[in-house]
Amino acid sequence: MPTPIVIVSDALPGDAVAALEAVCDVRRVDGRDREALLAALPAADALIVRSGTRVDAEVLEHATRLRVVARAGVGLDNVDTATARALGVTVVNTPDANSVSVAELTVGLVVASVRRLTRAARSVGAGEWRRADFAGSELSGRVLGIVGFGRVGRQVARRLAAFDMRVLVHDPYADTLGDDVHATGLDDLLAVSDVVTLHLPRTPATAGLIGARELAIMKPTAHLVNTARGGIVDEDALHRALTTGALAGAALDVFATEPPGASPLLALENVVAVPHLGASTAEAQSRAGHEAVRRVLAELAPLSAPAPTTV
Ligand SMILES: NC(=O)c1ccc[n+]([C@@H]2O[C@H](COP(=O)([O-])OP(=O)(O)OC[C@H]3O[C@@H](n4cnc5c(N)ncnc54)[C@H](O)[C@@H]3O)[C@@H](O)[C@H]2O)c1
Ligand SMILES: O=C(O)CC[C@@H](O)C(=O)O
Repeated sequence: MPTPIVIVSDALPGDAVAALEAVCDVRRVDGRDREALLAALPAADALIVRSGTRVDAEVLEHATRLRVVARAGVGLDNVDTATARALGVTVVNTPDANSVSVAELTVGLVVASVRRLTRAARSVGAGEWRRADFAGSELSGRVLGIVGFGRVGRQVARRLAAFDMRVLVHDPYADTLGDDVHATGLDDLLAVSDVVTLHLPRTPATAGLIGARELAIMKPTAHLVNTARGGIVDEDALHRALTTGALAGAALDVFATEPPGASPLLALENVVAVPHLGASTAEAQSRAGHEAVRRVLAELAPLSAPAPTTV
């Protein structure tokens, strides 16, 4: 019986790959090297990716033996799930693996934005001591608006409630909310929140959800945090809001295009930008890697099971 071939095209923890290597022929390819990826795919029974590999129709059509694509992480916006379905390829992800890590980064970005931490740190690094220039505001007693109340949004609510923030939520699909969390429409949330944080998927329906109109509704003293996906926020409109005093600050883990190149947002004093680090903890990567491997092996099991005996 042939050993299943698994392509790993983004970084996975070594022990998760070792577990896979014990039973599969594992081939590592750089998912950003399109040519190498397309060349490796015809032999593949499974493909494991993070966010760095674009699994579009061309990729799926090259992978004529493919049974499963595993996304070690949550967002499936880099996988063409409709084409996969049409070709009979199963798509799996690891939805619980990184929620805590993303929530913790979100708290860090909220604090960094309202207390101007990155600007202050850069200034001290440059030999300055400008205490008066970096006054911020407390979170206690302020309103936190969470857009998208799934796994990450709920973890963020718990953590920022402990800062004594009042938590508002907008999520048209969430059925239970919990104590001390109040549901509201998007415009109402934007109008009253001191910090708005996004925790919804990027889909055709949510692309550009936070545009010029929505930013204009926000308080000029408010901060916007995005650890969900680039493209949910209109970056040109955000740049205008931040440079005209319509919005106090933004903290961004994700960008419409990654890496964001020479995005003018990166040069702004009132922007805290990090390179898609939400899931980049040892714990989240270990959970996501092992869960992705477990799910791939479950999908491939029929390939390596002994042939049924006939009587
Ligand atoms: N920065 C990172 O590294 C990182 C890591 C994990 C997840 N993410 C992103 O965060 C997103 C959220 O992750 P999650 O695990 O909480 O997902 P989830 O599926 O548990 O929750 C998403 C929530 O968004 C809600 N939603 C959908 N459309 C909405 C809309 N138009 N308005 C308001 N709410 C809406 C859904 O009802 C759901 O409750 C993911 O889709 C992913 O893109 C980023
Ligand atoms: O691959 C990553 O580290 C990012 C993962 C994250 O964006 C996700 O959707 O799970």
